[in-house]
Amino acid sequence: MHKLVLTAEERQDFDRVLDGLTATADDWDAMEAIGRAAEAAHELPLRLRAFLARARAEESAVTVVSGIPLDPALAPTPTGWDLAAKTAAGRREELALLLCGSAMGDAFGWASQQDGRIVHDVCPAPGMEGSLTSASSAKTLSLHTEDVFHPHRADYVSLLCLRNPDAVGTTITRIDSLELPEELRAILSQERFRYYPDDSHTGADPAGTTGRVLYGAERFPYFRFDVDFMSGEDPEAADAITATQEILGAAADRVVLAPGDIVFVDNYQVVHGREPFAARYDGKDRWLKRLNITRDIRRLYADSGRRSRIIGA
Ligand SMILES: O=C(O)CCC(=O)C(=O)O
Ligand SMILES: [Fe+2]
Repeated sequence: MHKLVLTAEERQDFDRVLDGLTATADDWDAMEAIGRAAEAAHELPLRLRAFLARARAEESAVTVVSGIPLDPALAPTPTGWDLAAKTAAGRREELALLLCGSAMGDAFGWASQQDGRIVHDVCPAPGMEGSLTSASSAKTLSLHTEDVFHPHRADYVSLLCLRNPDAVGTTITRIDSLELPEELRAILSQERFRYYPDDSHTGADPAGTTGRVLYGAERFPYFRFDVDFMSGEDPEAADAITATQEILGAAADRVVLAPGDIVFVDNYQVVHGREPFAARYDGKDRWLKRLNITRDIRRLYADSGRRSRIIGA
Protein backbone atom coordinates (compact mmCIF):
# COMPACT_ATOMS: atom_id res chain seq x y z
CA MET A 1 0.00 0.00 0.00
CA HIS A 2 1.24 3.48 -0.87
CA LYS A 3 0.34 6.11 1.68
CA LEU A 4 0.86 9.86 1.98
CA VAL A 5 0.00 11.86 5.10
CA LEU A 6 -0.54 15.55 4.44
CA THR A 7 1.30 17.96 6.76
CA ALA A 8 -0.55 20.75 8.59
CA GLU A 9 0.70 23.22 6.01
CA GLU A 10 -0.39 21.04 3.11
CA ARG A 11 -3.82 20.67 4.68
CA GLN A 12 -4.12 24.45 4.82
CA ASP A 13 -3.09 24.74 1.19
CA PHE A 14 -5.62 22.06 0.24
CA ASP A 15 -8.31 23.92 2.17
CA ARG A 16 -7.53 27.13 0.30
CA VAL A 17 -7.92 25.38 -3.06
CA LEU A 18 -11.26 24.03 -1.85
CA ASP A 19 -12.32 27.52 -0.72
CA GLY A 20 -11.63 28.82 -4.21
CA LEU A 21 -13.71 26.06 -5.75
CA THR A 22 -16.69 26.28 -3.41
CA ALA A 23 -16.82 30.07 -3.62
CA THR A 24 -17.88 29.83 -7.26
CA ALA A 25 -20.23 26.85 -6.89
CA ASP A 26 -23.70 28.29 -6.34
CA ASP A 27 -25.61 26.02 -8.67
CA TRP A 28 -24.26 22.52 -8.45
CA ASP A 29 -23.46 21.01 -11.79
CA ALA A 30 -21.40 17.87 -11.36
CA MET A 31 -20.07 17.91 -14.93
CA GLU A 32 -18.93 21.48 -14.59
CA ALA A 33 -17.42 20.69 -11.18
CA ILE A 34 -15.29 17.92 -12.75
CA GLY A 35 -13.73 20.45 -15.12
CA ARG A 36 -13.14 23.06 -12.44
CA ALA A 37 -11.67 20.49 -10.08
CA ALA A 38 -9.27 19.22 -12.77
CA GLU A 39 -8.06 22.76 -13.36
CA ALA A 40 -7.74 23.63 -9.67
CA ALA A 41 -5.90 20.36 -8.96
CA HIS A 42 -2.77 22.00 -10.34
CA GLU A 43 -2.78 24.28 -7.28
CA LEU A 44 -2.66 21.34 -4.85
CA PRO A 45 0.53 20.77 -2.83
CA LEU A 46 3.37 19.55 -5.04
CA ARG A 47 4.11 16.52 -2.84
CA LEU A 48 0.49 15.34 -3.20
CA ARG A 49 0.46 15.81 -6.96
CA ALA A 50 3.76 13.96 -7.32
CA PHE A 51 2.52 11.13 -5.09
CA LEU A 52 -0.67 10.64 -7.13
CA ALA A 53 1.17 10.92 -10.45
CA ARG A 54 3.55 8.19 -9.36
CA ALA A 55 0.72 5.98 -8.05
CA ARG A 56 -1.01 6.26 -11.41
CA ALA A 57 2.12 5.65 -13.46
CA GLU A 58 3.19 2.64 -11.40
CA GLU A 59 -0.33 1.18 -11.23
CA SER A 60 -0.27 1.19 -7.45
CA ALA A 61 -2.85 -1.35 -6.24
CA VAL A 62 -3.95 0.52 -3.11
CA THR A 63 -3.18 4.21 -2.64
CA VAL A 64 -4.09 6.19 0.47
CA VAL A 65 -3.93 9.93 1.15
CA SER A 66 -4.52 10.93 4.76
CA GLY A 67 -5.35 14.35 6.14
CA ILE A 68 -7.83 15.67 3.58
CA PRO A 69 -9.42 18.63 5.39
CA LEU A 70 -13.10 18.10 6.19
CA ASP A 71 -15.65 20.80 6.90
CA PRO A 72 -15.77 21.29 10.72
CA ALA A 73 -19.50 21.94 10.24
CA LEU A 74 -20.04 18.69 8.31
CA ALA A 75 -23.72 17.74 8.12
CA PRO A 76 -25.00 14.77 10.14
CA THR A 77 -24.63 11.46 8.32
CA PRO A 78 -27.67 11.17 6.04
CA THR A 79 -29.83 8.05 6.23
CA GLY A 80 -29.39 7.20 2.56
CA TRP A 81 -27.78 8.51 -0.61
CA ASP A 82 -31.03 10.04 -1.82
CA LEU A 83 -31.24 12.24 1.24
CA ALA A 84 -27.61 13.24 0.85
CA ALA A 85 -28.36 14.21 -2.76
CA LYS A 86 -31.39 16.25 -1.79
CA THR A 87 -29.63 18.17 0.97
CA ALA A 88 -26.20 18.51 -0.70
CA ALA A 89 -24.65 17.03 2.45
CA GLY A 90 -20.87 16.84 2.16
CA ARG A 91 -20.70 18.88 -1.04
CA ARG A 92 -17.33 20.38 -0.11
CA GLU A 93 -15.98 16.87 0.46
CA GLU A 94 -17.25 15.81 -2.98
CA LEU A 95 -15.08 18.53 -4.45
CA ALA A 96 -12.11 17.33 -2.38
CA LEU A 97 -12.54 13.85 -3.88
CA LEU A 98 -12.95 15.24 -7.41
CA LEU A 99 -9.77 17.29 -6.90
CA CYS A 100 -7.62 14.31 -5.96
CA GLY A 101 -9.45 11.97 -8.33
CA SER A 102 -8.63 14.14 -11.32
CA ALA A 103 -4.97 13.29 -10.79
CA MET A 104 -5.76 9.58 -11.28
CA GLY A 105 -8.14 9.79 -14.22
CA ASP A 106 -11.60 10.79 -15.40
CA ALA A 107 -14.73 10.69 -13.26
CA PHE A 108 -17.84 8.92 -14.54
CA GLY A 109 -21.17 7.62 -13.28
CA TRP A 110 -23.98 5.18 -14.06
CA ALA A 111 -27.52 6.07 -15.07
CA SER A 112 -28.63 2.95 -13.19
CA GLN A 113 -26.88 3.81 -9.92
CA GLN A 114 -27.71 6.58 -7.41
CA ASP A 115 -29.73 8.38 -10.05
CA GLY A 116 -26.76 9.02 -12.34
CA ARG A 117 -24.80 10.96 -9.73
CA ILE A 118 -21.05 11.37 -10.21
CA VAL A 119 -20.05 11.33 -6.55
CA HIS A 120 -21.91 8.71 -4.53
CA ASP A 121 -22.72 8.51 -0.84
CA VAL A 122 -21.90 5.31 1.01
CA CYS A 123 -23.90 5.38 4.25
CA PRO A 124 -26.24 2.93 5.95
CA ALA A 125 -29.92 3.25 5.12
CA PRO A 126 -32.87 2.01 7.19
CA GLY A 127 -34.32 -1.16 5.71
CA MET A 128 -31.15 -1.89 3.71
CA GLU A 129 -29.13 -3.39 6.58
CA GLY A 130 -28.99 -6.83 5.00
CA SER A 131 -28.79 -5.81 1.35
CA LEU A 132 -25.91 -6.54 -1.01
CA THR A 133 -25.31 -2.83 -1.63
CA SER A 134 -23.10 -0.17 -0.05
CA ALA A 135 -26.15 0.97 2.01
CA SER A 136 -25.94 -2.24 4.04
CA SER A 137 -24.49 -2.49 7.54
CA ALA A 138 -25.39 -5.71 9.39
CA LYS A 139 -24.23 -7.87 6.48
CA THR A 140 -20.67 -8.42 5.32
CA LEU A 141 -20.09 -6.97 1.88
CA SER A 142 -18.11 -9.76 0.23
CA LEU A 143 -14.93 -9.09 -1.72
CA HIS A 144 -15.86 -7.74 -5.15
CA THR A 145 -14.75 -5.92 -8.23
CA GLU A 146 -16.83 -2.75 -8.52
CA ASP A 147 -19.46 -3.09 -11.27
CA VAL A 148 -17.99 -6.42 -12.27
CA PHE A 149 -20.48 -6.93 -15.14
CA HIS A 150 -19.45 -4.02 -17.28
CA PRO A 151 -16.54 -3.59 -19.71
CA HIS A 152 -16.29 0.06 -18.68
CA ARG A 153 -16.15 -0.59 -14.95
CA ALA A 154 -13.84 1.76 -13.06
CA ASP A 155 -10.06 1.60 -13.11
CA TYR A 156 -10.19 3.04 -9.59
CA VAL A 157 -12.90 3.05 -6.97
CA SER A 158 -12.07 5.97 -4.73
CA LEU A 159 -13.50 6.45 -1.26
CA LEU A 160 -13.20 9.52 0.95
CA CYS A 161 -14.03 8.81 4.57
CA LEU A 162 -16.11 11.41 6.38
CA ARG A 163 -16.98 9.34 9.46
CA ASN A 164 -16.08 5.88 10.70
CA PRO A 165 -16.70 5.93 14.47
CA ASP A 166 -16.48 2.16 14.99
CA ALA A 167 -13.34 1.73 12.88
CA VAL A 168 -15.14 -0.57 10.44
CA GLY A 169 -12.69 -2.13 8.02
CA THR A 170 -12.75 -2.04 4.26
CA THR A 171 -11.45 -5.46 3.22
CA ILE A 172 -9.08 -5.84 0.27
CA THR A 173 -7.33 -8.65 -1.57
CA ARG A 174 -4.70 -7.97 -4.23
CA ILE A 175 -4.28 -10.35 -7.12
CA ASP A 176 -0.51 -10.31 -6.71
CA SER A 177 -0.84 -11.59 -3.14
CA LEU A 178 -2.47 -14.84 -4.28
CA GLU A 179 -0.98 -18.21 -4.96
CA LEU A 180 -3.41 -19.74 -7.42
CA PRO A 181 -2.88 -23.38 -8.34
CA GLU A 182 -1.95 -23.68 -12.02
CA GLU A 183 -5.07 -25.66 -12.88
CA LEU A 184 -7.32 -23.05 -11.31
CA ARG A 185 -5.41 -20.24 -12.99
CA ALA A 186 -6.00 -21.90 -16.36
CA ILE A 187 -9.77 -22.13 -15.84
CA LEU A 188 -9.98 -18.54 -14.60
CA SER A 189 -8.22 -17.41 -17.77
CA GLN A 190 -10.96 -18.79 -20.00
CA GLU A 191 -14.28 -17.19 -21.05
CA ARG A 192 -16.38 -19.45 -18.86
CA PHE A 193 -17.97 -16.92 -16.53
CA ARG A 194 -21.04 -14.73 -16.56
CA TYR A 195 -21.24 -11.45 -14.66
CA TYR A 196 -24.42 -9.69 -13.57
CA PRO A 197 -25.30 -6.14 -12.47
CA ASP A 198 -25.31 -5.93 -8.68
CA ASP A 199 -28.33 -4.85 -6.64
CA SER A 200 -27.26 -1.18 -6.53
CA HIS A 201 -28.07 -0.96 -10.27
CA THR A 202 -31.71 -0.41 -11.12
CA GLY A 203 -32.80 -1.09 -14.68
CA ALA A 204 -29.48 -2.50 -15.96
CA ASP A 205 -29.74 -5.51 -18.31
CA PRO A 206 -30.05 -8.53 -15.96
CA ALA A 207 -28.63 -10.92 -18.58
CA GLY A 208 -25.12 -9.69 -17.80
CA THR A 209 -21.97 -10.31 -19.81
CA THR A 210 -19.53 -13.17 -20.19
CA GLY A 211 -15.78 -13.07 -19.78
CA ARG A 212 -12.70 -14.30 -18.01
CA VAL A 213 -11.75 -13.82 -14.38
CA LEU A 214 -8.03 -13.41 -15.09
CA TYR A 215 -6.97 -11.18 -17.97
CA GLY A 216 -4.13 -8.90 -19.00
CA ALA A 217 -0.42 -9.68 -18.86
CA GLU A 218 0.60 -13.02 -17.39
CA ARG A 219 3.23 -11.40 -15.20
CA PHE A 220 0.98 -8.50 -14.18
CA PRO A 221 -2.52 -10.00 -14.26
CA TYR A 222 -5.78 -8.16 -13.80
CA PHE A 223 -8.91 -9.85 -12.55
CA ARG A 224 -12.60 -9.39 -11.92
CA PHE A 225 -14.62 -11.26 -9.36
CA ASP A 226 -17.82 -10.92 -7.35
CA VAL A 227 -19.11 -14.17 -5.90
CA ASP A 228 -22.61 -12.71 -5.44
CA PHE A 229 -22.99 -11.52 -9.03
CA MET A 230 -21.28 -14.08 -11.22
CA SER A 231 -21.79 -17.67 -12.27
CA GLY A 232 -19.86 -20.39 -14.02
CA GLU A 233 -21.02 -21.35 -17.50
CA ASP A 234 -20.25 -25.01 -16.66
CA PRO A 235 -19.80 -27.04 -13.43
CA GLU A 236 -16.00 -26.81 -13.51
CA ALA A 237 -16.16 -23.03 -13.83
CA ALA A 238 -18.66 -22.91 -10.96
CA ASP A 239 -16.26 -24.91 -8.79
CA ALA A 240 -13.47 -22.53 -9.75
CA ILE A 241 -15.55 -19.63 -8.39
CA THR A 242 -15.98 -21.40 -5.05
CA ALA A 243 -12.27 -22.23 -4.84
CA THR A 244 -11.25 -18.67 -5.76
CA GLN A 245 -13.62 -17.16 -3.21
CA GLU A 246 -11.95 -19.22 -0.49
CA ILE A 247 -8.47 -18.16 -1.55
CA LEU A 248 -9.49 -14.49 -1.78
CA GLY A 249 -11.08 -14.57 1.68
CA ALA A 250 -8.06 -16.23 3.28
CA ALA A 251 -5.75 -13.58 1.82
CA ALA A 252 -7.90 -10.57 2.75
CA ASP A 253 -6.33 -7.56 4.38
CA ARG A 254 -8.19 -4.66 5.94
CA VAL A 255 -7.89 -0.91 5.69
CA VAL A 256 -9.64 1.10 8.36
CA LEU A 257 -10.45 4.45 6.83
CA ALA A 258 -10.33 7.41 9.21
CA PRO A 259 -12.06 10.74 8.54
CA GLY A 260 -10.02 12.60 5.93
CA ASP A 261 -8.58 9.45 4.33
CA ILE A 262 -8.97 8.82 0.61
CA VAL A 263 -8.28 5.36 -0.75
CA PHE A 264 -7.88 4.64 -4.45
CA VAL A 265 -8.55 0.93 -4.98
CA ASP A 266 -7.27 -0.34 -8.33
CA ASN A 267 -10.37 -2.13 -9.58
CA TYR A 268 -8.32 -4.29 -11.99
CA GLN A 269 -5.93 -5.62 -9.36
CA VAL A 270 -7.86 -5.55 -6.11
CA VAL A 271 -11.23 -6.78 -4.86
CA HIS A 272 -12.72 -4.92 -1.92
CA GLY A 273 -15.52 -5.43 0.59
CA ARG A 274 -16.62 -4.31 4.03
CA GLU A 275 -16.97 -5.71 7.50
CA PRO A 276 -20.43 -5.63 9.08
CA PHE A 277 -21.35 -2.97 11.63
CA ALA A 278 -24.30 -1.69 13.62
CA ALA A 279 -26.03 1.34 12.11
CA ARG A 280 -27.56 3.69 14.67
CA TYR A 281 -29.10 6.35 12.41
CA ASP A 282 -28.09 9.03 14.92
CA GLY A 283 -26.30 11.32 12.48
CA LYS A 284 -22.89 9.92 13.44
CA ASP A 285 -22.89 6.73 11.37
CA ARG A 286 -20.10 5.70 9.05
CA TRP A 287 -20.15 7.82 5.89
CA LEU A 288 -17.99 7.75 2.77
CA LYS A 289 -18.06 9.59 -0.54
CA ARG A 290 -17.35 7.36 -3.53
CA LEU A 291 -16.10 8.28 -7.00
CA ASN A 292 -15.64 5.97 -9.99
CA ILE A 293 -12.60 6.82 -12.09
CA THR A 294 -11.56 5.59 -15.51
CA ARG A 295 -8.06 6.22 -16.79
CA ASP A 296 -9.41 7.41 -20.15
CA ILE A 297 -12.99 8.60 -20.60
CA ARG A 298 -12.65 8.39 -24.39
CA ARG A 299 -12.75 4.57 -24.28
CA LEU A 300 -16.31 5.07 -23.05
CA TYR A 301 -17.22 7.78 -25.60
CA ALA A 302 -15.86 5.68 -28.46
CA ASP A 303 -17.75 2.53 -27.47
CA SER A 304 -21.04 4.17 -26.49
CA GLY A 305 -21.10 6.56 -29.43
CA ARG A 306 -22.07 9.31 -27.03
CA ARG A 307 -19.99 11.96 -25.35
CA SER A 308 -21.46 11.33 -21.91
CA ARG A 309 -19.74 10.52 -18.63
CA ILE A 310 -22.86 8.68 -17.48
CA ILE A 311 -22.98 5.09 -18.66
CA GLY A 312 -26.40 4.09 -19.95
CA ALA A 313 -27.95 7.55 -19.73
O1 LIG B 1 -17.87 0.79 2.68
C1 LIG B 1 -16.79 0.38 2.22
O2 LIG B 1 -15.73 0.43 2.86
C2 LIG B 1 -16.76 -0.15 0.81
C3 LIG B 1 -18.11 -0.24 0.23
C4 LIG B 1 -18.06 -0.60 -1.21
O3 LIG B 1 -17.85 -1.69 -1.60
C5 LIG B 1 -18.22 0.47 -2.18
O4 LIG B 1 -18.61 1.55 -1.81
O5 LIG B 1 -17.98 0.22 -3.38
FE1 LIG C 1 -17.66 -1.69 -3.81
